[in-house]
Amino acid sequence: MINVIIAGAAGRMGQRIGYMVSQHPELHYAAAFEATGSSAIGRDPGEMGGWGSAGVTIEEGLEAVIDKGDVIIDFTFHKATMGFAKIAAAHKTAMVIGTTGLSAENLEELKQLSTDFPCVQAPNMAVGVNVLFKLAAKTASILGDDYNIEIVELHHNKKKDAPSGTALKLAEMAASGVKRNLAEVGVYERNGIIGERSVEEIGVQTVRGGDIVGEHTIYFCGPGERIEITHRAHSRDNFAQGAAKAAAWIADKKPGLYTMFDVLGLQDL
Ligand SMILES: NC(=O)c1ccc[n+]([C@@H]2O[C@H](COP(=O)([O-])OP(=O)(O)OC[C@H]3O[C@@H](n4cnc5c(N)ncnc54)[C@H](O)[C@@H]3O)[C@@H](O)[C@H]2O)c1
Ligand SMILES: O=C(O)C1=N[C@H](C(=O)O)CCC1
Repeated sequence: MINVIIAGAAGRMGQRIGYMVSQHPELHYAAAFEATGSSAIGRDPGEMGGWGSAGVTIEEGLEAVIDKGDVIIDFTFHKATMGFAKIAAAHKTAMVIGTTGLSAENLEELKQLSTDFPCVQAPNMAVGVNVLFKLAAKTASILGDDYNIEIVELHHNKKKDAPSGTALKLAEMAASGVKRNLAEVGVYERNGIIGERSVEEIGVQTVRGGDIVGEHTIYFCGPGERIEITHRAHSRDNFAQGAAKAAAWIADKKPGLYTMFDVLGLQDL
C-alpha cells in the first residue's frame, strides 16, 4: 500500500481527499496535519468529514508526520505549499499539489526543487477540466484570430485567489493554441472608457458568490456566431478523486515535475 499524508486535512478539499484516499485500493490514509493553532488538531479527520474513522488524528505541521508517508497531498495555501515542497524535496517524498495561487516564481522554484522529488502539480484534478484544457488549445488553433477568446469563472465566496488557477491555465492553453504569450495578452479587469477590444487580448473574468463549487466557461466569439464550452463541478469529489489518482500514480515515478496530463495520459492529445 502507498502511505498518504494529507496536508490541510480539515479543509474543504482535505476532507474529501481523505475520504477518496480511504476508498482507494492502492492507498492508505497514513497521516494528516493542519496549521499550527488549528482547532482540528487531535481530531479524527474521518469523523470530522462525517464518513467514519480515518484511523489517524490530525497532527501539527508537516515535520511531525513526514516520516509516516510515501506521498503528501497538498490542497492548502500557496505560502504553506512552498514550505512543504522544500521539506518533501529534502526527504525525497513524493508530492501532489492542488493548491492554486502559486506565482510564476513559485512554479520556477518548484521546478528546481523537483529535481530531488517526484511532484504532480495541477490547478484542477478533475478529468473533465483537463479535457477542457486540451479542447481550449485545439479550438483556439482552429478558429484563429477571427474569434475573440474570453473566459469566465465562478466560485464560492470563501475562495481566496482570483482568477482561479483553472481559469489561468485555460487562458494559457488557449493562448498557446493561437501562439500568443498570455503574459502579454491576458486582460483581468475592464472598467471605464477602455476603447475597442484588441484582437489579441484574452479576457479572464471572476465571479464569487454563495457555495458555487466551480464553473468555467471559455467563449470563442466570432462574426455571426460564438462557441461556449463550460465545465461545471457538481461537488468537490471529482477534484478529490483526481488527487487520489495522482497520488497512486506518482508514488513510483522518478524525480520531476508532472501534471494531470501525465497522470491521465492526455499529454499527446
Ligand atoms: N487542483 C484542484 O483540483 C483544486 C480543487 C479545489 C481546490 N483547489 C485549491 O486547493 C486549495 C484549498 O482549497 P479549499 O477550498 O480546500 O480551502 P480551505 O481553506 O477549506 O482548506 C485549506 C486548509 O489548509 C489548511 N492550511 C493552511 N495553511 C496550512 C499550513 N501551513 N499547514 C497545514 N495546513 C494548512 C487550512 O487550515 C485549511 O484547513 C486552494 O488553493 C484551492 O484553490 C484545487
Ligand atoms: O474551490 C476552489 O478554490 C477551487 N480552486 C481551483 C482553482 O482555483 O482553479 C479548482 C476549482 C475549485
